[in-house]
Amino acid sequence: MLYTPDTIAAIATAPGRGGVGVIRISGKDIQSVISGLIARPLKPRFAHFAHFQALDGSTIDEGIALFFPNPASFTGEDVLELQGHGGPVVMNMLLKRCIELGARHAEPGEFTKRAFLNGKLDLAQAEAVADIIDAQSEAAAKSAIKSLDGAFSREVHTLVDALINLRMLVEATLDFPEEDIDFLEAADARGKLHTISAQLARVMDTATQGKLLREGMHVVLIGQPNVGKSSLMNALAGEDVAIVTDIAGTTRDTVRELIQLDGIPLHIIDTAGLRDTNDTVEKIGIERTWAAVEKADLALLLLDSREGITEHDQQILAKLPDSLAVLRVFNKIDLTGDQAGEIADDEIHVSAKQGIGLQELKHKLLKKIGWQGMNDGVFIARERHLAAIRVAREHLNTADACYLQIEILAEELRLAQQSLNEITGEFTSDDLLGVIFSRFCIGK
Ligand SMILES: Nc1nc2c(c(=O)[nH]1)N(C=O)[C@@H](CNc1ccc(C(=O)N[C@@H](CCC(=O)O)C(=O)O)cc1)CN2
Ligand SMILES: Nc1nc2c(ncn2[C@@H]2O[C@H](COP(=O)(O)OP(=O)(O)OP(=O)(O)O)[C@@H](O)[C@H]2O)c(=O)[nH]1
Ligand SMILES: [K+]
Repeated sequence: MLYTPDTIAAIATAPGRGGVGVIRISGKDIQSVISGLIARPLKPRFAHFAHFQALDGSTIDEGIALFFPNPASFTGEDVLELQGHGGPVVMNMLLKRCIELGARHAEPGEFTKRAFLNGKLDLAQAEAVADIIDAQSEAAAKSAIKSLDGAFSREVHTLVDALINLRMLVEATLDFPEEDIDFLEAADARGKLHTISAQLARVMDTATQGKLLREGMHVVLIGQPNVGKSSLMNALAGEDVAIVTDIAGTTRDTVRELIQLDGIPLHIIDTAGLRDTNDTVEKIGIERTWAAVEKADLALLLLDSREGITEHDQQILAKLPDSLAVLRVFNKIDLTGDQAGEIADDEIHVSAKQGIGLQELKHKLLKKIGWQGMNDGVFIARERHLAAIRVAREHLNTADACYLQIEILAEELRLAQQSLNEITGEFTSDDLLGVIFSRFCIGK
């Protein structure tokens, strides 16, 4: 059954001036919009040149009209598209006319939400639509297209199908008491469970890469005053975003910059140098440094190559959370003559000022955050998906541990399947749908 409570309209093209602007209308009252606006029937899926008419019969604009009868449309409902001249005033006049003819303003993501509710897209695909639009790099856009095309959803369905097969075996043992654990052994239920777990681990791996592409990482630059944090920030950003002087304590507040490395968005945060100080402003800056450290995925501890790791640096290291990955960056090698590049696993030599060793640093940074490099298999993913996979893995682990207790085994397998189904949205609360689609742009 089609989900068509009413008719929605929005400007689908970006706000502002453009060569052509598109208005999209979807829902049950498309015919009255067509007759009011165009005054003649439209052949389905055919480009018509038309005059778009105001209430008094005057022309608002001339353009192209496209009519997609349900169910063969983006939303699965009747859809009308108007391609007019892309000026904001004309577009708003056209939109107002559609509202006059019975449509209402669409909410953010409402077209895609309807496509989901009408079964045109599953939830992972609908999320991919937003991710294509929001992509900040070609790599992110490519993997979002892959998810829209169903690459992620197919992986999930393969896993769910295998789980359903296994559950049928297990539930047969529950339903027929004469079938027991020997029956499960004969059917290699445990082998099947392990195969599913291994496959799920691979999907987790790919989804983790997809989440990195979409959300990136927070990298914080820390260290004593004057070691070159701001210089490194500027070198990584490729422009002067942070102030560099030879005065210790120059950076007072955190400075943030978004850069792309190999398609991965990295949120780089330059911080106030860490030292004991009586300066009120600097003190607040140092508090902010520690707050940034709390939220970071990776810390680059900047060090002066001439000094090495000092006692003060040891104190900084000791204060870092255990869970935080740390890369020690020995800067200013132009003053020591040290060789650029990797020293040890978590140590590297650079000169921020001379731009030496930066390629090696970027490479190491990506490795440290777990980026394995772009390949054809990477589909876009988000934390919501990873959380669902994690829960499914926990249930499979419990299922394995409780293999001999068939009732628990059956229940854990059921819960694992339920969690995977949340990715594609087989069972999803209205609240979650609200959260997901409200983050879309209007007209999508
Ligand atoms: N003009 C226009 N361009 C657009 C969109 C749109 O809505 N309108 N899209 C919006 O995101 C994207 C394309 N996505 C679309 C997805 C499905 C259908 C569609 O009509 N599907 C029908 C028919 C399929 C077919 O003929 O093969 C269907 O699924 O039944 C249209 C656009 C990008 N470009
Ligand atoms: N020779 C040399 N000087 C550098 C290098 N990197 C930074 N410097 C100099 O060191 C001084 C301090 O650099 P900043 O980047 O401001 O250092 P910071 O760590 O941000 O300093 P605070 O703001 O005090 O925390 C400046 O004079 C820089 O030009 C380097 O690789 N080689
Ligand atoms: K400085």
